[in-house]
Amino acid sequence: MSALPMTATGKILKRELAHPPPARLDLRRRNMPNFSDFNLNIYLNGLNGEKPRYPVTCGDLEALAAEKLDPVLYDYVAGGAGDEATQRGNVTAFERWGIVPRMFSGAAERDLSVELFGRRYPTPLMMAPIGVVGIMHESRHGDLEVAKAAAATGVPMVASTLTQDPMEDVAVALGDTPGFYQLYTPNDRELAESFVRRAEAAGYAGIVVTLDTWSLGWRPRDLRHASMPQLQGLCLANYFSDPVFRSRLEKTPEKDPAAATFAWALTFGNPALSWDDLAWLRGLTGLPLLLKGICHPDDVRRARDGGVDGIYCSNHGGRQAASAPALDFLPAVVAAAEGMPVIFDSGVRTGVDVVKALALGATAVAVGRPYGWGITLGGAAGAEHVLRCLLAEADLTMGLNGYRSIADLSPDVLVRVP
Ligand SMILES: Cc1cc2nc3c(=O)[nH]c(=O)nc-3n(C[C@H](O)[C@H](O)[C@H](O)COP(=O)(O)O)c2cc1C
Ligand SMILES: O=C(O)C(=O)c1ccccc1
Repeated sequence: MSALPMTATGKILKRELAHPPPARLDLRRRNMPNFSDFNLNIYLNGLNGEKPRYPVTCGDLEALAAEKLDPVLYDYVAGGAGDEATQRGNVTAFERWGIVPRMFSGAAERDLSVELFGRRYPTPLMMAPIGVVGIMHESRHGDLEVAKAAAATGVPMVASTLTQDPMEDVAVALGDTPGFYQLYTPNDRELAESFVRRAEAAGYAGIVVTLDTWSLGWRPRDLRHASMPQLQGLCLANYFSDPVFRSRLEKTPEKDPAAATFAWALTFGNPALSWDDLAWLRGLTGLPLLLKGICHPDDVRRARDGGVDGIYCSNHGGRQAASAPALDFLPAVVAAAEGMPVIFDSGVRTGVDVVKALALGATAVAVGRPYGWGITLGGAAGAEHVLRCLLAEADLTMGLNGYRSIADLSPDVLVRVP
């Protein structure tokens, strides 16, 4: 690109440009792995007086979403367990690692694709299950918006058990991008079996069983508001549409939604679940089975011995039990997994965080709240923007530091920052 004239203050004035602004670049001309033109496009569009449609940092996204959301729902999403030290620690844990730059690496082309359960994905990102994302968009079909963002980017969605639209409709909106179905194991085994059968029939690529949420954590913000969205009958479409769930009710959910919601509250969690139940869960499906909420290497080994296909290392974004930052558990989890895929989430806010989690051994990295803010601000387009920002920053971080592919990353490319 030719040099642009600068003013004394460093600002480029449009009338001084040597050439008219070039036509808008097409971000997709090399398909999704072409992330790094994203910032260049923002600068080029700026020449035409255009600003990015949505904020480019998670902090700004959250602040803007907070203005748009009902304050009680905002608190539900933003908040966490106890004094929220765990969720703050999840984010700051990334600052205790630094990436070691390498020069003259010929990193012009980067490959951020990953392989997971026999499929290649264009990026190492995933969208973590968010049980209320359905109501975070004004349409009240936020789950379908997430699925559309997945379809547009190739970034898989992990669809929660707690969606506003039934899992079958979410699966259709995913298009060609594989989705994963997240199971909250109810205390009614036949209902759990029905959910898994439906997920298989709908074409999901794997089942993620979340183990850390058989009851809600101690969440002061929600307690202050005395509010839990699901008790208002929200995000229960998978239950209300399920033949087994419906067979347990005297009146249909359409006729008596309050009774159906109460039935949900009674069946939602199963505090008695133990490793003895893993054989049953494993036997439910031939799809890849992942356990979410695993942070201890012994639990990884038990999971592996029980025949699971992947580990999802997470502390639920600090919303459930108080714990150490999830990132601190990742190296030992990866070591114990002995090559089994490990998905990581909790506290990922930047593309740099994505690279650090990959260097610590994650196979793929999931993001939670940030894409939810994107859904609030712009539906599928908003979530797509968030994903593209994360990917552009991850790609640039790898390239500028001299790492060409995820295979180049390892704990050796990181240093501990005191
Ligand atoms: C509002 C909200 C709802 C969530 N609902 C679910 C859920 O239904 N199932 C689940 O396994 N995890 C759920 N999670 C946890 C996320 O999947 C993920 O572990 C967490 O958000 C990651 O942390 P982050 O938000 O810091 O990225 C939820 C998280 C949030 C913020
Ligand atoms: O809010 C959550 O994080 C969540 O996963 C959940 C679990 C049970 C009921 C409602 C939400």
